[in-house]
Amino acid sequence: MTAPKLVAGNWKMNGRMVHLEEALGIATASAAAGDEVDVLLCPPATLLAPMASALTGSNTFVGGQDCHANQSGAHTGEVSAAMLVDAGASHVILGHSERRRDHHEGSADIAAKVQAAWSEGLVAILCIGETEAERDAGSTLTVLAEQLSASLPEGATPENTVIAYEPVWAIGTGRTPSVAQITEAHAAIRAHVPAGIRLLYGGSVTPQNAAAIFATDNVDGALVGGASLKAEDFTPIIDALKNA
Ligand SMILES: O=C[C@H](O)COP(=O)(O)O
Repeated sequence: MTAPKLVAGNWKMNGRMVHLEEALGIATASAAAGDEVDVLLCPPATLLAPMASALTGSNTFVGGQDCHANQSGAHTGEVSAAMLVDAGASHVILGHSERRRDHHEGSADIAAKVQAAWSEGLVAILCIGETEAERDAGSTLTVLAEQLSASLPEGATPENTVIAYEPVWAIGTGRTPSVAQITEAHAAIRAHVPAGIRLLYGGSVTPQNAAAIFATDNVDGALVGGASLKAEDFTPIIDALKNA
């Protein structure tokens, strides 16, 4: 069976208890979208358990934004995959460019985190993408291939892995690649991963550009940042994916 399309909201370091109301609004849109679209919200770690609790009985998934490669130990401030599961998570974003930038995560670190996530039954959403300098240098496809080879361990399946293509220069900038550029990148990624793995596009997805992005070959959904924080913005993106 082909997996449903997936739209994931990465709240990054945004969201407090008061914002659970937005999650409930998003769950309403998810319910209306039915089985054709999986909807996932990845709030900050502090909000995971309360959000999972608030969304009990809905068809909206909840996920983490990162996990440690170890399941416990002397790692102050870190959260393990097992702890994410305890909090109600089913997915975890790994290798986001903001983690690579802020925490100096390399592909080997990320591969270990993917293994940790799999070992706890979490779906790993592995983020890859080129910087603007790499695109300007004409090395986008090489960078994507290298990141995939080094950060995606053997054993990836459509059940345990999602790949998110996020050009670093498109994140939070309001700039998006052309349809031709997304098509080229996603075709290259598709050729590198086991069949059936869902490929998300991420970077400045909005209600205005979502339909065109979702109509692109090999785009199975989106990883959305800013436009996932409010139900009024995320709902039309969910609807666009359902109608794609
Ligand atoms: O994880 C989400 C991406 O970094 C995209 O963020 P954005 O939609 O705010 O550009």
